[in-house]
Amino acid sequence: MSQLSEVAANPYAAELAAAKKAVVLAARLCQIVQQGILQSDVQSKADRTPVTVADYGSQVLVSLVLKKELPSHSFSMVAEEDSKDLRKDGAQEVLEHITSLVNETIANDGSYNMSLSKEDVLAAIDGGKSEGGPSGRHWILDPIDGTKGFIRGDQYAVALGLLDEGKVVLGVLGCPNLPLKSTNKHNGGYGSSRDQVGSLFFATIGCGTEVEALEGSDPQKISVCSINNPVDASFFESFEASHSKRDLTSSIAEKLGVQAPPVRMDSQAKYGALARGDGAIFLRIPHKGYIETVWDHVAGSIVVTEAGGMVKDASGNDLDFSKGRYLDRDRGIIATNKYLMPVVLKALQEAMKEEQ
Ligand SMILES: Nc1ncnc2c1ncn2[C@@H]1O[C@H](COP(=O)(O)O)[C@@H](OP(=O)(O)O)[C@H]1O
Ligand SMILES: [Mg+2]
Ligand SMILES: [Mg+2]
Ligand SMILES: [Mg+2]
Repeated sequence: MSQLSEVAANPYAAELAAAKKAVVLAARLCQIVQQGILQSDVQSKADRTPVTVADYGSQVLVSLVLKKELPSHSFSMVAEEDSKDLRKDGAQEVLEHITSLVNETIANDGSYNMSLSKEDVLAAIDGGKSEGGPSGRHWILDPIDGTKGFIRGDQYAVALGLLDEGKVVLGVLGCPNLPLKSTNKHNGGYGSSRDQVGSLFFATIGCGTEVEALEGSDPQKISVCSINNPVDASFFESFEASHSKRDLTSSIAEKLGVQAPPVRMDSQAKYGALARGDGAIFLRIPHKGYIETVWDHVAGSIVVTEAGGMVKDASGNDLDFSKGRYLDRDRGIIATNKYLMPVVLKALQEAMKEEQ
């Protein structure tokens, strides 16, 4: 296909190319930090969730690449991290570490001839302060989703999406620790890369979902599984028990007759794995009072819907990402295929009623 016809087929082709480049570069920084993680590289935010030098470094690189690759676009980004803690007394050393990590990653890549100062790093982090909303275009970034998994040495994802007039139009999920090979026969066996680790999922509205090696390979179209009997289904849930109510997910699994034990995995890697049929259902039911943020679901949700799946809240409504930094939704998120959605939704609603 010529470049011109590719652009005609995908109206967000330029944004997709920039987003993929941003996520790949950010993931490289994360991989280096995960390989040599030290306790001192982990800080605690005011909400007591962890944040690492890699969360900040990833956010800086994504912000930088998007601006460099799309210079004529107006830039608005809703991202998880801010610079507040890095501007405090005593944070100089951490800020210096982030700055050198970012500069080393840029230099090793070779695409940009530049070096950032500490002030540039703080400003790039604060490029993610947008409130998002229903009008215009907004990038939505989780620089490391699954920070707890990242620190443990498990799964995590760099998750970047684009909202256009309140709708998700593009999503890229970089999952450095997720094998490229699907466990589902239909989507498995990507060329010669059988044991390769590191998957890059990407989707644009109306164009389907593809995956390629994080290090680069031919992209492959993927689709969710076609299981229609819940007895044959397996489901994903958070590795962290505090992130999703296990009593409810196990009661739903029981109602559905699901035989397989839950697959527990950190981050939106779950959405990617679901999109290629590694499992059939993803359930996320936070404890009362927890409000979901948009960056935890934007990229993952389009990766699943463009692979033929569905993502709904506990009332059966689509997720509404147009309300700002938080997800305005009923408790609970279900991602699955179109055959299983009605039965899973019914079981979830029954389980929630019984809980009251
Ligand atoms: N008590 C809680 N309940 C539900 N989600 C929570 C939570 N505390 C943190 N989270 C969110 O859960 C995300 C990780 O999801 P998962 O459990 O699927 O790995 C975290 O993303 P970050 O790691 O980006 O902060 C964070 O936003
Ligand atoms: Mg966090
Ligand atoms: Mg997150
Ligand atoms: Mg995060």
